[in-house]
Amino acid sequence: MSAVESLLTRDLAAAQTKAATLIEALPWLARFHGATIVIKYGGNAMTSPELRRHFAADMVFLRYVGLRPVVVHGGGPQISAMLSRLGIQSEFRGGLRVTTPEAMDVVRMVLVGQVGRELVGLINEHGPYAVGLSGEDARLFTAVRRPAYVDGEPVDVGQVGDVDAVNVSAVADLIAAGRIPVVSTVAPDADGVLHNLNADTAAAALAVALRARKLVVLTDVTGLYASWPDESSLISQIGTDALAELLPRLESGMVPKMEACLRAVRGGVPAAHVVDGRVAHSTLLEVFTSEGFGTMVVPS
Ligand SMILES: Nc1ncnc2c1ncn2[C@@H]1O[C@H](COP(=O)(O)OP(=O)(O)O)[C@@H](O)[C@H]1O
Ligand SMILES: CC(=O)N[C@@H](CCC(=O)OP(=O)(O)O)C(=O)O
Repeated sequence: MSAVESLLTRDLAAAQTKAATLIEALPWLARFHGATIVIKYGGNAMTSPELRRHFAADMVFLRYVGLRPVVVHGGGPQISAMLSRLGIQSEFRGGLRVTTPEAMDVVRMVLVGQVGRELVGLINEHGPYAVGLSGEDARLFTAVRRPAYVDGEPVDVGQVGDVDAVNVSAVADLIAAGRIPVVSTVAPDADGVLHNLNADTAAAALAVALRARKLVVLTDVTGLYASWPDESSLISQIGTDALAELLPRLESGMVPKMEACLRAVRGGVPAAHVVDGRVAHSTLLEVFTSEGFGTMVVPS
């Protein structure tokens, strides 16, 4: 074979690999066409500007191929960094931030004004798609104050809320208009007092209210480990009953996340996935490939 022929053969092989990758997505494209998918982008997964750009491109890709992505973002590390710049210490109990009125101002400023705005900007580099909103907009979320649980005992953590009610109308309007809603998780309670919602919790409540087909939670680990940090204990699939049994044995950071997956699936979302957001294009890999990726929570 001449040098030119061998080059052409190599090019053809590379092109066929690309085509095979595209065609592998076909059954998933068919299955999820028109489906609403809630993607929770955790602050710990936003490790580099490049990864954030990949994430934004993935959201636009999902929209172009006929899915309806809804982004709920976190920003725990970003809030802690701003609090520390302001000389305020961060304290977590049972995986939830102790939120004083002073810290609440910072939580809102960082989530709505910084992290949310940046994601909206990155998505909109591809076109006029993303619209940011918080739980305050059009009464998206009504919060109810909740304690944290430490060793099974309730502990007051200040202005921290659970989601008491979801009014999906604004998000539904945006989806219907072909937009990509980007949700920041602060919300007023029934008296108008602003609360800090854990972003996993809020994403689950929104996924249930939207009757989403999937909740994808992007974090900074490969998935859920039965006995953290033992690498060999990664769980690829778990039913809701088994997860409910495992929950009391999990460490604090993972508790709100796995509670959220449980809540979503028990609330009717067919599957919740915890995937490694440090891997470029992790959302696309989860939605469009046949390989198991991360941990999938399904009904028991
Ligand atoms: N059983 C477990 N499986 C996986 N990760 C765990 C587990 N227990 C604790 N973790 C910790 O939870 C972290 C993810 O939670 P969190 O820091 O709240 O992330 P995010 O910002 O994505 O919400 C992981 O980086 C890991 O250190
Ligand atoms: C009550 C509570 O803990 N709220 C979180 C909200 C942000 C969040 O959940 O961010 P991640 O998804 O990056 O962890 C906080 O203040 O850190």
